[in-house]
Amino acid sequence: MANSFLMRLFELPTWQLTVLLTVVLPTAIFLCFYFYNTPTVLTDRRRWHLPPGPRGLPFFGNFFDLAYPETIREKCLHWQKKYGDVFYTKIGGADYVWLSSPKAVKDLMDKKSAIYSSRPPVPLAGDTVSAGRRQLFMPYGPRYRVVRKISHALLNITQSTGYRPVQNLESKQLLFDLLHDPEHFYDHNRRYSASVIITITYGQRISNWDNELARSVYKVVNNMQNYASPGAWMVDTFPSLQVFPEWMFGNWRTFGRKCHEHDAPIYLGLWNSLRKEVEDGKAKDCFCKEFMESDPEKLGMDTLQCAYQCGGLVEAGSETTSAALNSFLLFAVLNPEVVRKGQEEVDRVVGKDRYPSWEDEEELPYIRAIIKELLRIRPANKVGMQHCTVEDDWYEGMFIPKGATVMLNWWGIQYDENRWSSPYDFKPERYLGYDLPAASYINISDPNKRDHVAYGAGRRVCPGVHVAENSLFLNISRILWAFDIGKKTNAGSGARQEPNEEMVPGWLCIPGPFECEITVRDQDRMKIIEEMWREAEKEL
Ligand code: HEM
Repeated sequence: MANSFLMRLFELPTWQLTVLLTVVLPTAIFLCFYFYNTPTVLTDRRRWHLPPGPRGLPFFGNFFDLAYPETIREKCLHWQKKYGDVFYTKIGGADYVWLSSPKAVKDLMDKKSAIYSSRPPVPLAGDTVSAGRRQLFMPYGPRYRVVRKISHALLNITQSTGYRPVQNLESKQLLFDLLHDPEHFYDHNRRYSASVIITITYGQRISNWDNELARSVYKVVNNMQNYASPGAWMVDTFPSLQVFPEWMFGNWRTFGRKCHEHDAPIYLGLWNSLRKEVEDGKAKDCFCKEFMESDPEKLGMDTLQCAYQCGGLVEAGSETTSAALNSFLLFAVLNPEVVRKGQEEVDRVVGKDRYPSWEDEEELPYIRAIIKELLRIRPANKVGMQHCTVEDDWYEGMFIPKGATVMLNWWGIQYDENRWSSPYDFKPERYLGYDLPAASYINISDPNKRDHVAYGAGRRVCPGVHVAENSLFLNISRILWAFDIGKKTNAGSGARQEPNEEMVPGWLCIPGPFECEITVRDQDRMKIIEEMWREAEKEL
């Protein structure tokens, strides 16, 4: 029978056969594939109760709305206004539920963290680029719990207090570098951030930005810019597509392997050279040495996993911190009033004869407010944070399916006009009275009292929050104590130049290159900076 069908098929006129093979057959395969992989109201009636949201295109859903990271935040704000605090979009076959109020985040990501703490499957970002070893993309499960425990052991509040001398030292170099080479402020902030986290993990200082290791770590993060955003790669949006030949979807596997081949040797190189130093008895005391000696194999971790565990912490702690410090300088240039008020506070509390230190933090509410405002106006990425459900759930009459990507929509939450007046303006004053550290607001019982959600939520919340906040406080208070920050003066015309406010294209919120003028406030402060760095250098 099959034979006679095939014979009849080949008896068709050529044009009919061509249409059949090039149009009808692929369309039929695509439809079968789509309906097999994508639940609809026909297969699951609970889907009538999905949260409200914009109608997307057939098959693609809202893919084209969300494929470009630069415009997602405006779209999300618009949809939040139109559809409310919990809304739904679809990208290809994947469900996306956007949590756009602190209450929804508390109710779901915090209170139901057992269900809401996974990550969506990402064949490119997670399986190929990261070989399934990167904590940030790991689905929730036994392996994730092991790596999370290790990062917590490194970064918990008690351990983080112990890293203050490292931050203090690096901050002194930062001031010295800004004093003598203010034009390269962008790289000085990057050096500071990389040096702190590489010292903590591997016991290696980065004394100069012209350092291969630091640059390669930043290159790893820059690669991430090109693949981590939802919609960036079709296969991460619609993971079942991985069964098709990769050329149909931008040669994603080849691209992913290239990224892995770039990243893995850096992390393995760090890990293996530490192993050699440990064997030779020459390794400095550091977290990774302790971790290596604790016999991670018994936790089921192979060498690549160990290397990614430590390297992943380095990457997570570098660009996030330096982007925040560089954003601070950008907003300082744009808001001279903020600089003036910050300097006034630091001068009143600290005076001009010494530089700020940890002990001053409680007395510097305006500086603390600047940090919160910075993370409100520029959270870590342009999209929001992706969690994923591991069970079906219901929330206020709405159905949230298992496997849905649940977005912490920080643009919606932190730019909500009902809560933050003039949300596009940089106004630290709005945070006066928010006296707790960000880590304490993460656990606050009344969600509407939370300062911001820039460190994430639930069991995935940023484990580096204490280290990050310590870095931001120390450096921002010291920079304001030491320097005036203003627009660059054009050498020819003498006119003040507006700084570039654009962000680097891609997933993360990294300020693009911009110019500013950083000048020491007076000779006395200059002497103090010189002196403190001379003293610090003796300790090295
Ligand atoms: C201003 C600086 C920082 C910001 C704004 C920030 C923000 C975030 C956010 C939003 C997440 C995802 C949370 C979620 O999924 O709900 C995250 C994850 C993470 N952060 Fe940070 N972070 C910063 C600095 C750091 C530092 C300094 C470290 C380490 C020293 C670090 C280590 C990590 C790690 C390991 C993860 C992955 C957590 C997981 O998936 O289990 N971060 N961070």
